[in-house]
Amino acid sequence: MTSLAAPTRVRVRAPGKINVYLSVGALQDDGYHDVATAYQAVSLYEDVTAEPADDFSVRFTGPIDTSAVPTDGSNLAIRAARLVAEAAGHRGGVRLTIDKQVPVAGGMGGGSADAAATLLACDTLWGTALGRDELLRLAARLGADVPFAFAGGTAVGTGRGDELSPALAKGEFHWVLALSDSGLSTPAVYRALDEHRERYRADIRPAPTTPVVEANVLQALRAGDPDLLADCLHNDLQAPAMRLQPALATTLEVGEKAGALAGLVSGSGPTVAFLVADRDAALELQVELSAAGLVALRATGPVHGARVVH
Ligand SMILES: C[C@](O)(CO)[C@H](O)COP(=O)(O)OP(=O)(O)OC[C@H]1O[C@@H](n2ccc(N)nc2=O)[C@H](O)[C@@H]1O
Ligand SMILES: Nc1ncnc2c1ncn2[C@@H]1O[C@H](COP(=O)(O)OP(=O)(O)OP(=O)(O)O)[C@@H](O)[C@H]1O
Repeated sequence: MTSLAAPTRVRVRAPGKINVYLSVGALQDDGYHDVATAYQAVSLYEDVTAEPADDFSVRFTGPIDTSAVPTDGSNLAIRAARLVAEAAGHRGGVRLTIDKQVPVAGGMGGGSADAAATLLACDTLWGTALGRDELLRLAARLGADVPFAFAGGTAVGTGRGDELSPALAKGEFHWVLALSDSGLSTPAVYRALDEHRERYRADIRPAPTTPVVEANVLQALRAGDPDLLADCLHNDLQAPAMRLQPALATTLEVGEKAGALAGLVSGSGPTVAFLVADRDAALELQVELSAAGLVALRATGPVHGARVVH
């Protein structure tokens, strides 16, 4: 016999991401930059558990230090839960528990994954059945990266990064991620890029009028070929992130000398993502980076987006 009783707890998993290509255009009137990015969801996950409650609360579990993350109404997961309640006319709150694997303020979209997972968890817990399109619309209201954390896989993001079109990808890419002791603020990194472009106007490439993801990036993803992808990894935020955290230059050098096909700063940084040929190469690089005193994790991509975990 099937039970129609509402669930008493729902667990949803959503992934972190790497921007394998990020071109940043001009600052718009709304304070956002026009971008074109190729996202890849990777196997570092946020697991969000939602349970019925009278009000809205969030707590974190797991090994990652979350002391700098707010747990009040400004937390992205609480904002996501409130949006679902408002959109669906649901009364009552939710108790959220987030098991965190994605580094905080690391440029890998951890907060965005929390928000994406919470949208689906609350929709499922409350039986509000808002549907994928509506949840994606709510996701875009929460942040530029949130729709991709919801969708997962491989996709091109334009506009703020929230207008997604799926990209074909074959096989599995292997990454080693070098973490940093301190985070970087996303708006500060975008600001540093603008300041640099303004100051060195005569010497550097100006902001593209219409940013695009280059065809060779899409081709490398479609071919599932790490050598091809290594040749075209690019991130316009890498230089400003490195100016704000000069030690990133050493991290990139150590990884590339230790055999990575290529390395790049992920999103607004400071996590550095190294692309390697296969699982064995990933293990070897992880050992080498650890020996050099860096904290290194392995991940593969692409992986699925937000999903209920049974
Ligand atoms: C760096 C990336 O992670 C690359 O995917 C994203 O562009 C940032 O995405 P996010 O963290 O979800 O960003 P949001 O929370 O929406 O925005 C935070 C701040 O980042 C800056 N921002 C973000 C996205 C964008 N296209 N242009 C921007 O200038 C803005 O100052 C904005 O106020
Ligand atoms: N649920 C949340 N998890 C993590 N950070 C959150 C959350 N809610 C709010 N924040 C705040 O958002 C900021 C960005 O955190 P996050 O870990 O998402 O950074 P990020 O991975 O660099 O983001 P992105 O790559 O999307 O720019 C932090 O300063 C943090 O305090």
